[in-house]
Amino acid sequence: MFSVKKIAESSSNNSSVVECIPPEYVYQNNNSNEDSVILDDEEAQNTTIPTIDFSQLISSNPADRSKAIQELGTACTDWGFFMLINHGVPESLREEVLRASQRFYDLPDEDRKQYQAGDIFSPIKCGTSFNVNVEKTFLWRDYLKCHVHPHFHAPSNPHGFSETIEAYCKKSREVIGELLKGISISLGQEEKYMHKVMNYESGFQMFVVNYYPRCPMPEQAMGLPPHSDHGVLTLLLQNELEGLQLLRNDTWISIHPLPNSFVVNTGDQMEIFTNGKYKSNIHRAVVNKNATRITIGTAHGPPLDDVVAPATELIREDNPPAYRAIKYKDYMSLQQSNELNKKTCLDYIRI
Ligand SMILES: O=C(O)CCC(=O)C(=O)O
Ligand SMILES: [Fe+2]
Repeated sequence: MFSVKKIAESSSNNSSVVECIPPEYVYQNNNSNEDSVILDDEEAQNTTIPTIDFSQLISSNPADRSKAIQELGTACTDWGFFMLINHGVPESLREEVLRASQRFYDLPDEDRKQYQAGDIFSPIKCGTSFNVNVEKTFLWRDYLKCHVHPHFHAPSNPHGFSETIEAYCKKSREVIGELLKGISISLGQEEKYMHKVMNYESGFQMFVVNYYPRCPMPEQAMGLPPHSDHGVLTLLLQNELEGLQLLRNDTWISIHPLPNSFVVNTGDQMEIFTNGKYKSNIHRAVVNKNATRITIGTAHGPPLDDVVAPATELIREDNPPAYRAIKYKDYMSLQQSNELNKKTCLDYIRI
């Protein structure tokens, strides 16, 4: 079993067949927060993640900048999620990345299969679900993961794919670089603090395509089960279809992205560095009946061989280290070697 796309296409090609999903895709709720309520549309209108205006964050007007930094700090403390607007990444580039990703999935299976790898640290890895070696039920999701920094890797096929991805990853790195400056100041530190603490210049960056084909029984299947992200910050680009939900006070909240916006979230390494001040929030991706949903994540973290621990400047006598130090690479292995629908991996290293 290499792709759920194939399964989705075989069921939709023959309309006389009752559309259903194979039993191994029926998602079992073995996680208590799966039973949580989902806010209906009316309530959801009033519950939404904060919006951060990137142009204000890099403004030369000190008052505007400082207001945006304060909002950024509050978003990271209260939500661990925010919508980013006026980010300066051209809409044409965002559209091109989504189109290129669709073209990658339009390739014959054989062309993509060469990137099917067993090793979680393969620089290019294509597959389905999360980790089929440990899963009993499968997710309605195919993926492509490429290591793009400090060394850039991407499939050479389809034509132009690699160039588009490289341009996009460079841009997303710039945006994250500026967000890290704002975050440093919001933590009461100097602008380049986070860059230094996490060794950003030689840090690890991963490009991820999540491909969720249309699903005939969306309530029965799951795109990505509840999880937190392993890195410091994730920048998420989505096509026009919704599906991302985050857990807040035992309630799943659907995120309705603003046009031309990114969703940004703080990951586990951020929670460790800040000793729990900026939380890595649990989220999931549900699937839909109507069309393929594509999301593009870029995950930004320290170098894979760096040991991550609560930063000295952010611990105090009344706030002692709450997490054990761990090599980023080992943390990633820990997350990848388990089924995803479990508690956050942070629970393994909490003191
Ligand atoms: O596809 C989405 O909406 C969420 C993706 C995600 O959470 C991830 O790639 O870690
Ligand atoms: Fe995620």
